[in-house]
Amino acid sequence: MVQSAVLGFPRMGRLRDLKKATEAYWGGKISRDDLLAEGKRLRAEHWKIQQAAGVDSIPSNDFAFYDQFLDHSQLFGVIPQRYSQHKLDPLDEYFAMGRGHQKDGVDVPALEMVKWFDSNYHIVKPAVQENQQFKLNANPKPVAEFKEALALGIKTTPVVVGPVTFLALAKADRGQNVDPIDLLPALLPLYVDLLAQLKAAGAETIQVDEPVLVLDVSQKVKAAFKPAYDVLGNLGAKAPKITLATYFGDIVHNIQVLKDVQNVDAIHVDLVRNPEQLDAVIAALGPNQTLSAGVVDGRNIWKNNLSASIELVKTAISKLSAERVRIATSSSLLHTPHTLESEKKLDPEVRDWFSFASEKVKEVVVIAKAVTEGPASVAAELESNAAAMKSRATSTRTNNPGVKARQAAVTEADHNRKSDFATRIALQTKDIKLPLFPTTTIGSFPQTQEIRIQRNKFTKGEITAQEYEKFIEKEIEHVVKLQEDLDLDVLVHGEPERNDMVQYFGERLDGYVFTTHAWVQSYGSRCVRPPIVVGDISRPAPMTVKESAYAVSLTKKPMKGMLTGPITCLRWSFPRDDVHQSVQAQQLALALRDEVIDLAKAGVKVIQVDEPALREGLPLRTGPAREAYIKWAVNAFKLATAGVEDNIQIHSHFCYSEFQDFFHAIAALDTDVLSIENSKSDAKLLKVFLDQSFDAHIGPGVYDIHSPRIPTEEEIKERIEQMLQFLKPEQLWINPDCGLKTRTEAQTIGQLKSLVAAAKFYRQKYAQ
Ligand SMILES: Nc1nc2c(c(=O)[nH]1)N[C@@H](CNc1ccc(C(=O)N[C@@H](CCC(=O)N[C@@H](CCC(=O)N[C@@H](CCC(=O)O)C(=O)O)C(=O)O)C(=O)O)cc1)CN2
Ligand code: MET
Ligand SMILES: [Zn+2]
Repeated sequence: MVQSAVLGFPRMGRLRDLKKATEAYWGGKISRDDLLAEGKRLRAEHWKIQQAAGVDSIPSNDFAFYDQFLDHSQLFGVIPQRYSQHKLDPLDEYFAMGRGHQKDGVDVPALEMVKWFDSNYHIVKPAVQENQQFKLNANPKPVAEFKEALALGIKTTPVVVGPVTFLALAKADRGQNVDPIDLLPALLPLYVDLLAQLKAAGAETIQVDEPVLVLDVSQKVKAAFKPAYDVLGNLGAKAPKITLATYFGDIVHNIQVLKDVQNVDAIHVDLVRNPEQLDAVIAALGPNQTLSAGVVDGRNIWKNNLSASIELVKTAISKLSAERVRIATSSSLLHTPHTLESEKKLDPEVRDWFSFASEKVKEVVVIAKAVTEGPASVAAELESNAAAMKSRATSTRTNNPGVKARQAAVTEADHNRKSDFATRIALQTKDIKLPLFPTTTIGSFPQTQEIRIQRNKFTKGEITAQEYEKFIEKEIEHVVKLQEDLDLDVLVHGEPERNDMVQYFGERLDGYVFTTHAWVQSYGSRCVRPPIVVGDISRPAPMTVKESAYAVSLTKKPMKGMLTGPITCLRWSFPRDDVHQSVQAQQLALALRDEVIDLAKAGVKVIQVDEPALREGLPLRTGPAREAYIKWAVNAFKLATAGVEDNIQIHSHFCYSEFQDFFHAIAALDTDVLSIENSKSDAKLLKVFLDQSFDAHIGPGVYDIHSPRIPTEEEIKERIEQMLQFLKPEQLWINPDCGLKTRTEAQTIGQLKSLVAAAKFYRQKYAQ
């Protein structure tokens, strides 16, 4: 029998149960034991879904209360002293590292959070010391969760992050000078111990995730695989069998590494992204190694094309034999929503095209059965799947001739502003009077419980559109007044009407459908509900003009309009897989171009078009694919923003700090002002702006908005001082890292007070 495997299951639960429990614990509403019990209940539920589907290899330790990397930091004792010194309960120490802690005299910021490859999930970066002492937790979580499943009669496959990936994605803690990968010899014995404990508990196989193999890793990281797996792959009867898992790309450029790890039992590869790697991977497998074929997409919601997957798997079987092939999801299903069953409002036509986590686990089993027992054994499943494929391919929903005609008419000139930056900024400065070191925020203000309740009532029809509109107007008035009181310079309307910066636009564009429960974890307890692109995209009516125009009417200060850029709309949606992403991006760009023009007509002189996902879309490896992406992605942004006169100030925002290898793309956007996340990174990174004589204005974030912690004025001044080493004073804006929607109002006021005071201090200093 060909085996089936799932690499990981979403943790949040059907109704985001984990989010609710975690936030209740943080808010002091439930106890630690309540939270632990809820985690246990969810794990059991998720194992049982997979068991009922007939999955052979069901993952454990894929659960985490905040993040799986943070789990591993705690598992190995990678806990900087600023956290450990307080002797908090381990669960609180864990959350302190994830989100900061400011309570009972303890005041410690969070660790840095970074994007997980090219997804919208974030990991907490391990921070190691020069003299790092690793120590395996006394009750290792992977062992505890394996035993927990076993007690339910389910023998799972524990999932752990591999030692090379863990260290390759770690960083030296601030002030420390160490290359984490050099610590491998010290870390390896902990893995040996962990594997032995798993074996003793009864684990037969484990999944060791080494996804860095899809990246262009340094020679040193590459060379770390052999010594690591010479140890872990040769423990014989003392350890479970290892499946080394890679995903989100191909590993052909690291094929030598594959040859170096022929002592592990199985290799998992992502055949959804890179089916073409199959031959090279098969050729590099050792004579007894199994191929785990990732054919069910862990990153999207489209139904699997079963007959295509079966063909691909048959090719592998013909070369390796059925015993040496396993059918699997391409990656963990963490990036997909829990179940399609919760979607009661979807049009049945499109509903039939989708598959979420609970449905994907069944697809894996059907494919395994089809190649073991023959297609007749799953005839009904194959037939309905073929019908769904056909329905989607021939649906009239996917094709809009008007959109296609407009795309065909786009010219090169449509992508460019009328004049260069110097000319524009001179005009803008005359129009929009601003002090030195202007202060602003990134757009959203706290999304309070009250806002969510009113929106929910409106969605359910319990209040009228008019009542909801009035409520939103009151919210806008409130945040405008708040910003005037704080004496900020460029104001925002606060985005109270938006459930999310992408979903909101998806709901207002033709070509999209959206869901009621299809939540996906983004970081910690935070989830997003990506809208789904099913057809050609167009804008039936203005999307943001009413709220922005209202905000303009409330104040004499400049008011920023706020839009989400084409690439971010695309990447944080579930995109179509039947049309190239560049085509979808251009359709979004044209819709947004009309919106930018309409905002300017309504008297909005500063317009911010957020592109936080621009960097994330960059192909993971250097090469021609990267350059091609940058070209179409930059063009989409320019097409969206270049339709207005020179006096309109275009801002953009990026909340990531890895812009070294991406600088030319950011510069090519030709924005007037850009804000970037920076507060948790080394200010030295800003040097690239100096080196490349970047003239446009720039606001590197001065504090971390993910944390409830309130920075002092002094801290922010220090940050500004560092920034001024790399940026010209007349170029520098003062703003937070990102929007404030996840904070409370009290935190926001405290944080912005420090920010404004620090900016005023420098304004005065430079006026002398
Ligand atoms: N799409 C996206 N990706 C992103 C970001 C982003 O802002 N958007 N930011 C970066 C960091 N990620 C973040 C992701 C999510 C949130 C966030 O706050 N999410 C909210 C959900 C936002 C939302 O869509 N809310 C809806 C639904 C609210 C809700 O909970 N509704 C209840 C019913 C109402 C009730 O009784 O409370 C339900 O559906 O069960 C709304 O406001 O209308 C959350 O997890 O709490 C913040 C940052 C990177 N990626
Ligand atoms: N304008 C958006 C906000 O302030 C930008 C967020 S970027 C993730 O929330
Ligand atoms: Zn942001």
